Amino acid sequence: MGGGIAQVAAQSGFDVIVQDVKDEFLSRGRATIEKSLGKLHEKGRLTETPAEVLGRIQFTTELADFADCDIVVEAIVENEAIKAQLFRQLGEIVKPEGILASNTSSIPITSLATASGRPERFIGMHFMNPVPLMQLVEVIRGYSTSDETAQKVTEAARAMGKTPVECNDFPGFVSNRILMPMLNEAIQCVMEGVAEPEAIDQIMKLGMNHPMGPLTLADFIGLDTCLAIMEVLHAGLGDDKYRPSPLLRKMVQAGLLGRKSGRGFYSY
Ligand SMILES: CC(=O)CC(=O)SCCNC(=O)CCNC(=O)[C@H](O)C(C)(C)COP(=O)(O)OP(=O)(O)OC[C@H]1O[C@@H](n2cnc3c(N)ncnc32)[C@H](O)[C@@H]1OP(=O)(O)O
Ligand SMILES: NC(=O)C1=CN([C@@H]2O[C@H](COP(=O)(O)OP(=O)(O)OC[C@H]3O[C@@H](n4cnc5c(N)ncnc54)[C@H](OP(=O)(O)O)[C@@H]3O)[C@@H](O)[C@H]2O)C=CC1
Repeated sequence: MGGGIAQVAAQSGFDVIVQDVKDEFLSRGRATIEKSLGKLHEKGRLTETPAEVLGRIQFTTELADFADCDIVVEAIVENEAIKAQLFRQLGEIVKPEGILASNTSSIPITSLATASGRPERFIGMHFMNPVPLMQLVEVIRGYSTSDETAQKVTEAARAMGKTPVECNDFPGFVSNRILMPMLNEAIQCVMEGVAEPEAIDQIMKLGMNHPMGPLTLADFIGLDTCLAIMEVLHAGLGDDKYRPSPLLRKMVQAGLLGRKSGRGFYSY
């Protein structure tokens, strides 16, 4: 997700800094961006060359390089404690007028905003996967997010060629409050032997005109991320209808994370 967000920002003319914890992860991210830019260029969907777009992206392992950024978008692992720790650091490092945004799928924006120490200039900026192809940015205001912050982030999303839509800070926001229980139910159907994964996906693709079946989509998102989102819905809304499927939990325990680990409901 981080690579996709960086790519789309650079394609739109922004100067971008990408930070990750190790050089090898940065190289992997850069290769993904290069591949995506190559495809878009082949199809005539880039006005510049991939090299020109890449030239606007600086890769670093140093958080301190964010000091002078106007907007920082976080896209690390879907874990509240790890994100809060990062935002405590960013709150110290980034210039006071800079906006901090999270691409979290479900974690309370208000809680991360408190950790950052600048809740007025904190917001959810939730891109969809795959970022270069998807239109939506879900913009989530925390309890103290200022109008000015919401306006600047909305403008930035538009400048990135996306359509921002605002919602309030409730578990899973709108997108994953509605999407994830459907994916979880598809996994429950596999566990109960209602149908084979291929049949479940075909039924939802052909019957509901979904571009991907729910199990293909869960593999694409990452089963660990799907489980983390279901846990937030279950804990935050307190209703057992959001209980993660035991099969989802077991697959994550087994290291079957979907496309990113090479195996989930399908092999890649
Ligand atoms: C979990 C969360 O918090 C929130 C989320 O993001 S939930 C997930 C939301 N996303 C979705 O639901 C995605 C559902 N899927 C889709 O909409 C579509 O399958 C899709 C947009 C991904 C692809 O659509 P499509 O055009 O019908 O499929 P497809 O023909 O396979 O792909 C089109 C092309 O785009 C390319 N493409 C895929 N990803 C790309 C990327 N990142 N960059 C550039 N090109 C890309 C494909 O390689 C393919 O190229 P070719 O035609 O040369 O093979
Ligand atoms: N997957 C999806 O479809 C979507 C995901 N999101 C959200 O975006 C965020 C990222 O998701 P996604 O890209 O799928 O996740 P991944 O697990 O694929 O990537 C997370 C990245 O964060 C890195 N990371 C892990 N811990 C730290 C840390 N302490 N400091 C800095 N970097 C760290 C990971 O490194 P390493 O390589 O070591 O794991 C990896 O590069 C999550 O909040 C997720 O919920 C939002 C929309 C869609």
